[in-house]
Amino acid sequence: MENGHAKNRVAVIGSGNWGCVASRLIASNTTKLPSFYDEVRMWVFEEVLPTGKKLSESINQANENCKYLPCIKLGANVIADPDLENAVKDANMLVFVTPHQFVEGICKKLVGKLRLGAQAISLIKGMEVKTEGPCMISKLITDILGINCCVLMGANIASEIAVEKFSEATIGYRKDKEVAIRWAKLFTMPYFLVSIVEDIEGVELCGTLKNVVAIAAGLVDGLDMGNNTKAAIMRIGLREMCAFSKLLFPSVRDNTFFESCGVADLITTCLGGRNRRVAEAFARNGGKRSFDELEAEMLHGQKLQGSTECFLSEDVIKNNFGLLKVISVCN
Ligand SMILES: NC(=O)C1=CN([C@@H]2O[C@H](COP(=O)(O)OP(=O)(O)OC[C@H]3O[C@@H](n4cnc5c(N)ncnc54)[C@H](O)[C@@H]3O)[C@@H](O)[C@H]2O)C=CC1
Ligand SMILES: O=C(CO)COP(=O)(O)O
Repeated sequence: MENGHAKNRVAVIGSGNWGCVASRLIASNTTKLPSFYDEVRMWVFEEVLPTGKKLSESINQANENCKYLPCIKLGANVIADPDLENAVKDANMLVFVTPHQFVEGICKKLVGKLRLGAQAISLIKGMEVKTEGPCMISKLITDILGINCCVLMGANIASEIAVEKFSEATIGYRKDKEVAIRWAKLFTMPYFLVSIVEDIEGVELCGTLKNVVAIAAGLVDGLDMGNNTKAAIMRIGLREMCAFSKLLFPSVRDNTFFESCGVADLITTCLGGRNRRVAEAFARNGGKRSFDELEAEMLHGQKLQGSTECFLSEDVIKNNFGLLKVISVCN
């Protein structure tokens, strides 16, 4: 490990749109940083492509993911691996980047399979809504696997970072600043600037809750309500994100909402995110086509981020969060 003598080895768990771009960023850095092994193993949820070829084989042959990130080379040191256990077994730095719906199942498969002292970071924007209340994904990872987990969130539309357009990101950590710095080194590029903030809940809640606001922004677009209304939705949404975060975790800091993970991610997602796009289509169809149907038709295997939980959350509605209430009524 960096603070000992052995080198760090990274595995990425997930190979969707952001999973591939994150692997590409990391792989570029591991070849330059002496404290890391070059190879980045990327776990692939195996799928069979229309050609009959397996997705993992196709990625390794072409060095690109033709389904989730076509036309972008990942780096020769990225190895796609459909075997979850094998992908992680030698790694001491684990990057979780799957849609949130799959994390719990993945973690359960990894119990007892990780290297001693492994560290994790979650790039996943979402939460598990259980009957006993919401559970942040980083906590889920820590609870199931018994490992420390930081988070990385920000205004990070993956397709833009893939072509090296400038972005910023925020790492949220709890107590261990050295670990956060090591993660930041692994992701930072001249076109991808990473800051660290000791407010893991705040950072993760920003990345999660902005997805709800993006649905509202999409509904506004679909109803042709105009830019002023959309700006109002974003402003009110930000205020509600802040209030809701503090209700869940009073320790959440106001300043976190001014980092990339806060207002910047809210803006980019309300302008260019998938939730916005599908919600717009939902409204244009007068609510006659379900989110599930539109997701399957419009996202080609990508997943909507949090529509089900938001629409169903009675607690949220009872707590009188106006914007979230509006969305649930629209549904
Ligand atoms: N795409 C983006 O621009 C950004 C995404 N994120 C977040 O990153 C996380 C991952 O998103 P993406 O990489 O975009 O994924 P994605 O939505 O592009 O892809 C879906 C992925 O899920 C996999 N999958 C399908 N069924 C599965 C199953 N049963 N078990 C496990 N995996 C399965 C697919 O193979 C594919 O890799 C999400 O939380 C998202 O909010 C964060 C920042 C930017
Ligand atoms: O998280 C995001 C940008 O930061 C949202 O991107 P998508 O909605 O396309 O996944």
